[in-house]
Amino acid sequence: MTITELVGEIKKKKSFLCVGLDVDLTKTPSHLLNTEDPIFEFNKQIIDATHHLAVAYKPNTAFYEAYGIKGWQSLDKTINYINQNYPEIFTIADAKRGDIGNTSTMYAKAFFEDLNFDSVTVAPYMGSDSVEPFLAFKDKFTIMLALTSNKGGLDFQGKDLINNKPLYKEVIKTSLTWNNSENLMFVVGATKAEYFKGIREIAPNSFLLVPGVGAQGGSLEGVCEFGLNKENIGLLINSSRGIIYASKGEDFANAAQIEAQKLQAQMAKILADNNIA
Ligand SMILES: O=c1ccn([C@@H]2O[C@H](COP(=O)(O)O)[C@@H](O)[C@H]2O)c(=O)[nH]1
Repeated sequence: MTITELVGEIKKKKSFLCVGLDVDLTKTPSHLLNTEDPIFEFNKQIIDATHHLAVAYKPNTAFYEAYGIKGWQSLDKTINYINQNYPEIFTIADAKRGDIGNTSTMYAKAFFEDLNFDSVTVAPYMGSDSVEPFLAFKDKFTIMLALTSNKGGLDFQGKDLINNKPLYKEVIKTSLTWNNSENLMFVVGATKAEYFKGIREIAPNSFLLVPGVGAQGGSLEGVCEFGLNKENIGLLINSSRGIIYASKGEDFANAAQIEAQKLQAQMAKILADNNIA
């Protein structure tokens, strides 16, 4: 997928919502547990109920790896289901990878070629040669952790460096000089809304994946105040638990649709207020 296609989809749906597919079988409806693949069945129903309200899905691979080979098969079925039925949707493997160059290339092949995700999250800690192998893939996106939503996100990311700039700013500024940096996006937590102004000063046009709305209490409006880019929107706002676990009953997909609809309606208003869509 290209950025132009993603922006077109956002404007068409009046939504920059990303639904997180973090399947925990202790939280899913019990009637699904008797099906052949409860994780896939859960995802399939959530996707069918929300695809018109969302522009992206983000399975966090931890929730699949935790179930061993069966979990990985469920992830494979889920991404195939999205790609076959809703190819206009942007897909994110939230895997937070990154290693020495030849290993990163294998991670990139796993997510971009074998699983055919549009994007994968990576950690910046090992530097340029650990991230550039991901960036080399055409029309695939590397979403680098910049300022994460958790409290400890400030332990290192928020520390000032020698030139008095916090680490997360240096990560963003430096990575934008790397090869194929047009394929970079950044993770910035919704719980850190007050930081978006400064981030937009150094990355005005980059897409930001923003987790932390919903269960973590981040504010959509707070993020959009400075995070929204009038040209390309530049935001994908993720909610996982707040949408997919809205009900534990047989009505779970309908309840998820209602929660997704609430966020989509707020996004449509924000876009209209900013004369964007
Ligand atoms: O800074 C970060 C980076 C990633 N995440 C992930 O996003 C979702 C959030 O789930 P909720 O249920 O909406 O809280 C989850 O997969 C996290 O691992 C994040 O929260 N913050």
